[in-house]
Amino acid sequence: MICINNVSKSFGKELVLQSVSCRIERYTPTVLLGPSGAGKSTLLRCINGLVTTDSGQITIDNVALPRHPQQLREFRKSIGMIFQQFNLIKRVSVIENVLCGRLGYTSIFQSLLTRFTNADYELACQYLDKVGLYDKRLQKAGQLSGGQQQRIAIARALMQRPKVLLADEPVASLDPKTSLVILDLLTKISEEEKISLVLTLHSVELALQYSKEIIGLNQGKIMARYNTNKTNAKELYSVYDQFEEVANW
Ligand SMILES: Nc1ncnc2c1ncn2[C@@H]1O[C@H](COP(=O)(O)OP(=O)(O)OP(=O)(O)O)[C@@H](O)[C@H]1O
Repeated sequence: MICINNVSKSFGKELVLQSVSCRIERYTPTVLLGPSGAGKSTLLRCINGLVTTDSGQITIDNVALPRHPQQLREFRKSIGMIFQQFNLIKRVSVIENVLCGRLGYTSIFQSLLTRFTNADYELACQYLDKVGLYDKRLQKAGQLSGGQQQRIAIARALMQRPKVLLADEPVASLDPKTSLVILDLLTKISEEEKISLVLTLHSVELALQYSKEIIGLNQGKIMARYNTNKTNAKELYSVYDQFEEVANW
Protein backbone atom coordinates (compact mmCIF):
# COMPACT_ATOMS: atom_id res chain seq x y z
CA MET A 1 0.00 0.00 0.00
CA ILE A 2 1.18 3.52 -0.80
CA CYS A 3 0.51 6.03 1.98
CA ILE A 4 0.80 9.71 1.23
CA ASN A 5 0.67 11.72 4.39
CA ASN A 6 0.36 15.52 4.42
CA VAL A 7 2.61 16.00 1.41
CA SER A 8 3.26 19.55 0.25
CA LYS A 9 5.40 20.76 -2.62
CA SER A 10 6.16 24.19 -4.02
CA PHE A 11 8.04 25.21 -7.13
CA GLY A 12 9.27 28.71 -6.37
CA LYS A 13 6.28 30.62 -5.05
CA GLU A 14 3.75 28.20 -6.53
CA LEU A 15 2.27 25.78 -4.02
CA VAL A 16 1.64 22.76 -6.27
CA LEU A 17 0.64 20.19 -3.64
CA GLN A 18 -1.13 21.33 -0.48
CA SER A 19 -1.05 18.86 2.41
CA VAL A 20 -2.11 15.95 0.24
CA SER A 21 -3.02 12.77 2.09
CA CYS A 22 -4.31 9.57 0.52
CA ARG A 23 -3.88 5.84 0.46
CA ILE A 24 -3.46 3.77 -2.68
CA GLU A 25 -4.31 0.15 -2.08
CA ARG A 26 -2.20 -2.70 -3.42
CA TYR A 27 -3.20 -4.21 -6.76
CA THR A 28 -5.97 -1.63 -7.19
CA PRO A 29 -5.42 0.28 -10.45
CA THR A 30 -5.74 3.92 -9.40
CA VAL A 31 -6.02 7.00 -11.58
CA LEU A 32 -5.11 10.54 -10.57
CA LEU A 33 -7.61 12.73 -12.41
CA GLY A 34 -7.88 16.50 -12.61
CA PRO A 35 -7.34 19.57 -14.73
CA SER A 36 -4.02 20.62 -16.21
CA GLY A 37 -1.73 21.99 -13.53
CA ALA A 38 -3.64 20.25 -10.71
CA GLY A 39 -0.43 18.56 -9.55
CA LYS A 40 -1.07 15.01 -10.79
CA SER A 41 2.38 14.46 -12.33
CA THR A 42 4.07 16.13 -9.38
CA LEU A 43 2.29 13.81 -6.95
CA LEU A 44 3.16 10.77 -9.08
CA ARG A 45 6.80 11.87 -9.19
CA CYS A 46 6.86 12.39 -5.42
CA ILE A 47 5.96 8.70 -5.03
CA ASN A 48 9.29 7.58 -6.51
CA GLY A 49 11.33 10.51 -5.29
CA LEU A 50 11.83 12.08 -8.73
CA VAL A 51 10.39 15.17 -7.07
CA THR A 52 11.45 15.82 -3.48
CA THR A 53 8.60 16.79 -1.18
CA ASP A 54 8.89 19.90 0.99
CA SER A 55 7.05 18.26 3.88
CA GLY A 56 5.02 15.21 4.69
CA GLN A 57 5.82 11.55 4.25
CA ILE A 58 5.33 8.83 1.65
CA THR A 59 5.57 5.16 2.53
CA ILE A 60 5.30 2.10 0.35
CA ASP A 61 4.38 -1.07 2.22
CA ASN A 62 5.27 0.76 5.43
CA VAL A 63 8.75 1.72 4.26
CA ALA A 64 9.36 5.46 4.07
CA LEU A 65 10.79 6.91 0.87
CA PRO A 66 14.45 7.55 1.71
CA ARG A 67 16.05 10.95 1.10
CA HIS A 68 19.64 9.75 0.87
CA PRO A 69 20.48 9.41 -2.88
CA GLN A 70 22.02 5.93 -2.63
CA GLN A 71 19.15 4.58 -0.52
CA LEU A 72 16.67 6.24 -2.86
CA ARG A 73 18.34 4.56 -5.85
CA GLU A 74 17.92 1.21 -4.10
CA PHE A 75 14.32 1.97 -3.17
CA ARG A 76 13.48 2.99 -6.74
CA LYS A 77 14.27 -0.48 -8.03
CA SER A 78 10.85 -1.50 -6.82
CA ILE A 79 9.07 1.36 -8.63
CA GLY A 80 8.77 1.34 -12.41
CA MET A 81 7.83 4.47 -14.31
CA ILE A 82 6.31 5.06 -17.73
CA PHE A 83 6.20 8.47 -19.38
CA GLN A 84 4.06 10.15 -22.02
CA GLN A 85 7.08 10.57 -24.31
CA PHE A 86 8.36 7.00 -23.69
CA ASN A 87 11.90 8.24 -22.72
CA LEU A 88 13.70 5.63 -24.82
CA ILE A 89 17.17 5.80 -26.34
CA LYS A 90 15.94 5.91 -29.92
CA ARG A 91 19.23 5.14 -31.66
CA VAL A 92 19.79 1.84 -29.85
CA SER A 93 17.94 -1.43 -30.30
CA VAL A 94 14.66 -2.35 -28.72
CA ILE A 95 16.25 -5.07 -26.56
CA GLU A 96 19.02 -2.74 -25.34
CA ASN A 97 16.38 -0.26 -24.23
CA VAL A 98 14.59 -3.00 -22.34
CA LEU A 99 17.85 -4.16 -20.75
CA CYS A 100 18.36 -0.61 -19.43
CA GLY A 101 15.56 -1.39 -17.00
CA ARG A 102 17.98 -3.83 -15.40
CA LEU A 103 20.66 -1.21 -14.73
CA GLY A 104 19.44 -0.67 -11.21
CA TYR A 105 20.34 -4.27 -10.46
CA THR A 106 23.76 -4.14 -12.10
CA SER A 107 26.89 -3.03 -10.26
CA ILE A 108 28.14 0.42 -11.24
CA PHE A 109 31.13 -1.20 -12.95
CA GLN A 110 28.86 -3.45 -14.98
CA SER A 111 26.56 -0.50 -15.78
CA LEU A 112 29.49 1.42 -17.23
CA LEU A 113 30.35 -1.46 -19.51
CA THR A 114 26.68 -2.22 -20.11
CA ARG A 115 27.30 -5.92 -19.65
CA PHE A 116 24.25 -7.97 -19.01
CA THR A 117 23.98 -11.58 -17.99
CA ASN A 118 22.33 -14.28 -20.08
CA ALA A 119 19.55 -14.29 -17.50
CA ASP A 120 19.03 -10.56 -18.16
CA TYR A 121 18.77 -11.23 -21.92
CA GLU A 122 16.33 -14.07 -21.32
CA LEU A 123 14.19 -11.88 -19.09
CA ALA A 124 14.23 -9.05 -21.66
CA CYS A 125 13.11 -11.50 -24.38
CA GLN A 126 10.39 -12.81 -22.09
CA TYR A 127 9.01 -9.30 -21.47
CA LEU A 128 9.32 -8.33 -25.12
CA ASP A 129 7.28 -11.39 -25.93
CA LYS A 130 4.73 -10.34 -23.32
CA VAL A 131 4.30 -6.91 -24.94
CA GLY A 132 4.27 -8.46 -28.43
CA LEU A 133 7.59 -7.06 -29.64
CA TYR A 134 9.93 -10.06 -29.55
CA ASP A 135 10.26 -10.02 -33.34
CA LYS A 136 11.30 -6.36 -33.30
CA ARG A 137 13.97 -6.78 -30.62
CA LEU A 138 16.93 -5.97 -32.89
CA GLN A 139 15.38 -2.93 -34.57
CA LYS A 140 16.27 0.58 -33.45
CA ALA A 141 13.68 1.84 -30.97
CA GLY A 142 13.24 5.11 -32.87
CA GLN A 143 12.03 3.22 -35.95
CA LEU A 144 8.95 1.91 -34.18
CA SER A 145 5.51 3.54 -33.89
CA GLY A 146 4.45 5.46 -30.77
CA GLY A 147 2.35 2.57 -29.49
CA GLN A 148 5.22 0.15 -30.02
CA GLN A 149 7.62 2.52 -28.27
CA GLN A 150 5.31 2.68 -25.28
CA ARG A 151 5.28 -1.13 -25.24
CA ILE A 152 9.11 -1.08 -25.13
CA ALA A 153 8.87 1.31 -22.18
CA ILE A 154 6.50 -1.10 -20.42
CA ALA A 155 8.90 -4.02 -20.98
CA ARG A 156 11.78 -1.85 -19.71
CA ALA A 157 9.84 -1.02 -16.55
CA LEU A 158 9.02 -4.71 -16.02
CA MET A 159 12.74 -5.54 -16.11
CA GLN A 160 12.99 -3.84 -12.72
CA ARG A 161 10.54 -6.41 -11.36
CA PRO A 162 8.68 -3.50 -9.75
CA LYS A 163 6.01 -3.82 -7.12
CA VAL A 164 4.62 -0.41 -8.11
CA LEU A 165 4.23 0.93 -11.65
CA LEU A 166 3.66 4.65 -12.13
CA ALA A 167 2.38 5.74 -15.53
CA ASP A 168 2.36 9.48 -16.23
CA GLU A 169 -0.06 10.19 -19.09
CA PRO A 170 0.96 6.94 -20.79
CA VAL A 171 -1.44 7.37 -23.71
CA ALA A 172 -1.42 11.15 -24.19
CA SER A 173 0.69 10.87 -27.35
CA LEU A 174 -1.23 7.97 -28.85
CA ASP A 175 -4.32 7.64 -31.05
CA PRO A 176 -7.54 6.41 -29.38
CA LYS A 177 -7.28 2.82 -30.60
CA THR A 178 -3.62 2.45 -29.63
CA SER A 179 -4.45 4.03 -26.27
CA LEU A 180 -6.84 1.17 -25.55
CA VAL A 181 -4.21 -1.40 -26.55
CA ILE A 182 -1.66 0.17 -24.18
CA LEU A 183 -4.09 0.48 -21.25
CA ASP A 184 -5.32 -3.09 -21.82
CA LEU A 185 -1.72 -4.25 -21.69
CA LEU A 186 -0.82 -2.21 -18.61
CA THR A 187 -3.82 -3.39 -16.60
CA LYS A 188 -3.45 -7.02 -17.73
CA ILE A 189 0.27 -7.13 -16.94
CA SER A 190 -0.12 -5.39 -13.58
CA GLU A 191 -2.72 -7.98 -12.62
CA GLU A 192 -0.67 -10.94 -13.84
CA GLU A 193 2.60 -9.75 -12.31
CA LYS A 194 1.01 -8.48 -9.09
CA ILE A 195 2.09 -4.88 -9.59
CA SER A 196 0.23 -1.90 -8.13
CA LEU A 197 -0.59 0.46 -11.00
CA VAL A 198 -1.01 4.22 -10.53
CA LEU A 199 -1.74 6.36 -13.56
CA THR A 200 -2.44 9.94 -14.48
CA LEU A 201 -4.96 10.27 -17.30
CA HIS A 202 -6.82 13.12 -18.96
CA SER A 203 -9.76 11.04 -20.12
CA VAL A 204 -12.64 10.53 -17.69
CA GLU A 205 -13.92 7.66 -19.84
CA LEU A 206 -10.57 5.84 -19.84
CA ALA A 207 -10.23 6.38 -16.10
CA LEU A 208 -13.64 4.77 -15.61
CA GLN A 209 -12.78 1.88 -17.91
CA TYR A 210 -9.33 1.03 -16.62
CA SER A 211 -9.17 1.86 -12.91
CA LYS A 212 -10.82 0.69 -9.73
CA GLU A 213 -10.16 3.87 -7.77
CA ILE A 214 -10.01 7.47 -8.94
CA ILE A 215 -8.47 10.31 -6.94
CA GLY A 216 -9.66 13.75 -8.03
CA LEU A 217 -7.06 16.50 -7.72
CA ASN A 218 -7.61 20.19 -8.29
CA GLN A 219 -5.25 23.05 -7.46
CA GLY A 220 -2.93 20.78 -5.54
CA LYS A 221 -5.64 19.40 -3.28
CA ILE A 222 -7.55 16.15 -3.21
CA MET A 223 -11.14 17.04 -4.02
CA ALA A 224 -12.73 13.61 -3.87
CA ARG A 225 -12.13 9.93 -4.17
CA TYR A 226 -14.27 7.59 -6.25
CA ASN A 227 -14.81 3.88 -6.53
CA THR A 228 -15.16 3.23 -10.26
CA ASN A 229 -18.09 0.87 -9.74
CA LYS A 230 -20.01 3.51 -7.83
CA THR A 231 -19.45 6.63 -9.94
CA ASN A 232 -20.12 7.88 -13.43
CA ALA A 233 -18.66 10.27 -15.98
CA LYS A 234 -20.93 13.15 -14.95
CA GLU A 235 -19.76 12.99 -11.35
CA LEU A 236 -16.14 12.70 -12.41
CA TYR A 237 -16.33 15.77 -14.63
CA SER A 238 -17.03 17.81 -11.50
CA VAL A 239 -13.39 17.28 -10.50
CA TYR A 240 -12.52 19.75 -13.23
CA ASP A 241 -14.55 22.63 -11.87
CA GLN A 242 -14.91 21.92 -8.18
CA PHE A 243 -12.74 24.00 -5.89
CA GLU A 244 -14.07 23.16 -2.46
CA GLU A 245 -12.02 20.57 -0.61
CA VAL A 246 -14.19 17.65 0.38
CA ALA A 247 -11.86 15.35 2.22
CA ASN A 248 -8.43 13.85 2.44
CA TRP A 249 -7.75 10.16 2.71
N1 LIG B 1 9.99 21.03 -12.28
C1 LIG B 1 9.12 22.04 -12.18
N2 LIG B 1 9.55 23.29 -12.00
C2 LIG B 1 8.68 24.33 -11.85
N3 LIG B 1 7.33 24.18 -11.89
C3 LIG B 1 6.86 22.95 -12.06
C4 LIG B 1 7.71 21.81 -12.22
N4 LIG B 1 6.94 20.71 -12.37
C5 LIG B 1 5.66 21.13 -12.32
N5 LIG B 1 5.61 22.46 -12.13
C6 LIG B 1 4.40 23.28 -12.01
O1 LIG B 1 3.55 22.64 -11.09
C7 LIG B 1 2.19 22.73 -11.48
C8 LIG B 1 1.58 21.37 -11.53
O2 LIG B 1 2.20 20.64 -12.58
P1 LIG B 1 1.87 19.11 -12.85
O3 LIG B 1 2.65 18.71 -14.05
O4 LIG B 1 2.07 18.33 -11.62
O5 LIG B 1 0.33 19.19 -13.18
P2 LIG B 1 -0.59 18.11 -13.89
O6 LIG B 1 -1.84 18.04 -13.11
O7 LIG B 1 0.14 16.85 -14.08
O8 LIG B 1 -0.84 18.84 -15.28
P3 LIG B 1 -1.00 18.20 -16.74
O9 LIG B 1 -2.25 17.42 -16.73
O10 LIG B 1 -1.08 19.40 -17.64
O11 LIG B 1 0.23 17.37 -17.00
C9 LIG B 1 2.20 23.46 -12.84
O12 LIG B 1 1.88 24.82 -12.64
C10 LIG B 1 3.60 23.31 -13.31
O13 LIG B 1 4.01 24.38 -14.12
